[in-house]
Amino acid sequence: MIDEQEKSADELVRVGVLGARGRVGIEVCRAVDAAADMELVAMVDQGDGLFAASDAGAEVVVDFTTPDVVMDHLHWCIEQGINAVVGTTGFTEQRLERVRGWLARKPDVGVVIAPNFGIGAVLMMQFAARAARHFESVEIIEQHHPRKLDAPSGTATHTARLVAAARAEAGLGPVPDATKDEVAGARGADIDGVRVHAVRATGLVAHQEVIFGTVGETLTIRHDSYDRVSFMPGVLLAIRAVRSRPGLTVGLDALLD
Ligand SMILES: NC(=O)C1=CN([C@@H]2O[C@H](COP(=O)(O)OP(=O)(O)OC[C@H]3O[C@@H](n4cnc5c(N)ncnc54)[C@H](OP(=O)(O)O)[C@@H]3O)[C@@H](O)[C@H]2O)C=CC1
Ligand SMILES: O=C(O)C1=N[C@H](C(=O)O)C[C@H](O)C1
Repeated sequence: MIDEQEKSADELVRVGVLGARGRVGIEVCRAVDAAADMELVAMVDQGDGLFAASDAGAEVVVDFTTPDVVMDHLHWCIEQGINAVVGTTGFTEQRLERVRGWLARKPDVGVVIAPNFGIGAVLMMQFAARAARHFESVEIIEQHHPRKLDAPSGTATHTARLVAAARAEAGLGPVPDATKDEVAGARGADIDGVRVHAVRATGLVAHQEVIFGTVGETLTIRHDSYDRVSFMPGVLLAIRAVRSRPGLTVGLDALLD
């Protein structure tokens, strides 16, 4: 009996959380703590030092911090041979290339970076990519709480890139827009030719609409996260998967399939 208990303790995934006192980090700590197959071994926040995670024997580190520190964290994890699950935003194609370069020198390490861990949000992005080729017009409106540091959101940026790629593949030209006289910002940010509008208001958590238009009809695909617990099933899925996925995985799509 004692042997069995010790063996199952050995099998728990040892997880460290960076940004552990943040809005999402708190939920990650709760979710990991409640998961029967995981052990929360380190809660690291501003000023604590990353070695708290390696000293505690973390096999997977989850990062929900800020875009200005996340690259240093990832580099450190990869150098330490610790797998990483990253929700922090700010990942341009250049940043992803740098991560691939670091991972090339550590072929056993896995990193999952997802712009959104909400299962509904992942489906919203997939549905938008699928719809894109059928509509000449598309715009994205994302809505978030006012303490968010970045705009537009990582989810909206990723959606715009997916939609733009699908349009290009289908041979669609630029989105029609006759605007000649514009107050700066009125038409939103241009991400690969797709206009993205960012709303910030108290009471919101994380919401997005993708509006498609063609002659005589529109299609609106909307997703709402009303609570940060919505991200936890995706985070736990990535923690479970990352140790057996060496290299870089971007987005949850491959894990859901
Ligand atoms: N992919 C997804 O599904 C989701 C992604 N996000 C993204 O996750 C990130 C965090 O969001 P959120 O939790 O709302 O933000 P918060 O500001 O609430 O949390 C970030 C936390 O990280 C801490 N932190 C800052 N620097 C460091 C450091 N060097 N080491 C350890 N901890 C540090 C902050 O401390 P302090 O406040 O003292 O600076 C804070 O506690 C954002 O980029 C957000 O866009 C959010 C929701 C879902
Ligand atoms: O900061 C947030 O809150 C969120 N950030 C991510 C993003 O920028 O897309 C994911 C979700 O929208 C919540």
